[in-house]
Amino acid sequence: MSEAIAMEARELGKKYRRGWALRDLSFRLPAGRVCALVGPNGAGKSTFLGAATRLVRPTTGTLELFGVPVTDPAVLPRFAFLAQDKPLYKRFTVAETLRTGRELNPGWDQAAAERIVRAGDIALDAKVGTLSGGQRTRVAFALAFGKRPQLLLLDEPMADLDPLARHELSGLLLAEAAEHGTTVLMSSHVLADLEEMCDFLLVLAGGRLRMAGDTDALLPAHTLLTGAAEDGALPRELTEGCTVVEHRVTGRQFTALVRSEGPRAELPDGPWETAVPGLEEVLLGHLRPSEAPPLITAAARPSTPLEAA
Ligand SMILES: Nc1ncnc2c1ncn2[C@@H]1O[C@H](COP(=O)(O)OP(=O)(O)OP(=O)(O)O)[C@@H](O)[C@H]1O
Repeated sequence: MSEAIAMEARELGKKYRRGWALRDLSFRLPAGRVCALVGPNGAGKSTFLGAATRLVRPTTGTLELFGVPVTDPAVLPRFAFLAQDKPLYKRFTVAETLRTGRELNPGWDQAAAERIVRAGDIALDAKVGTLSGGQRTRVAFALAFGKRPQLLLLDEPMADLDPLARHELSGLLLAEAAEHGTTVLMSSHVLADLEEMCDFLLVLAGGRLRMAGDTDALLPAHTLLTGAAEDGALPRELTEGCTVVEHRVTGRQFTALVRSEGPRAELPDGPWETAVPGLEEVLLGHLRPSEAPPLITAAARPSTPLEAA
């Protein structure tokens, strides 16, 4: 049986008056993954989340959630979106906030929503406006999970949390997602969060997809090399033998993040040292401007029209 697909974009693009914010985005996200959406400021992350939540109308292409086009209102019960500013009514109590969730969502799970709130020692009769930032985030999580979405979209969910609240809420998020098989897509600039939580990566830069796939398929495709530079440049055997994602020359030394088309063993031999890069090194390499073609693993490639038929 083929794997269920939570999200599939084909040539998705968004053009504003000043130019393209998103361009030719084509990928698929298999269901059940916890996916990081990563990119420098202005990369198009919010625009993409807007397209996925029907707040931004794409200029080109299509986007489907669980096979339903986002243009179809039938997609609405399938996802929940937690915006970065976690908009909640400050004058409502926590109980009233959850009641709004119950009244607006047919599949509402009151027990789960209350459990999430109570685990943070938040009184149900407390006014939302009196809660701390971390407590408000917890209530927003309760609202999002109470909906029992198949896909949870989060825009910088941990941005305003202290390390303890961050740790607690990421644990909660992973536990709830695992228990219900929820697919999660979260944007974040905090690499430590991504390393701990995510098993799938979508990397955007300049509105284009730079990398997509399972973390444990993407990382082993890369190698970090250090060696002697030749006249201030990378050795030619290297540039000819593999794809250089990013490199730097400092004095007579170079460091380069490279990928070969196959496993690490297929790298050209040479007078350089190799090391296995971590997530941070691979991400930074792809966030900086690069001539290297995007890396989209097989699991992240959209189906061809023939397969889709
Ligand atoms: N409503 C809008 N009108 C015009 N241009 C916009 C609009 N929203 C975003 N843009 C532009 O689109 C590009 C992508 O912006 P977007 O907010 O999607 O990036 P981002 O990756 O979310 O950035 P950040 O990490 O800073 O939040 C930017 O150049 C931005 O100026």
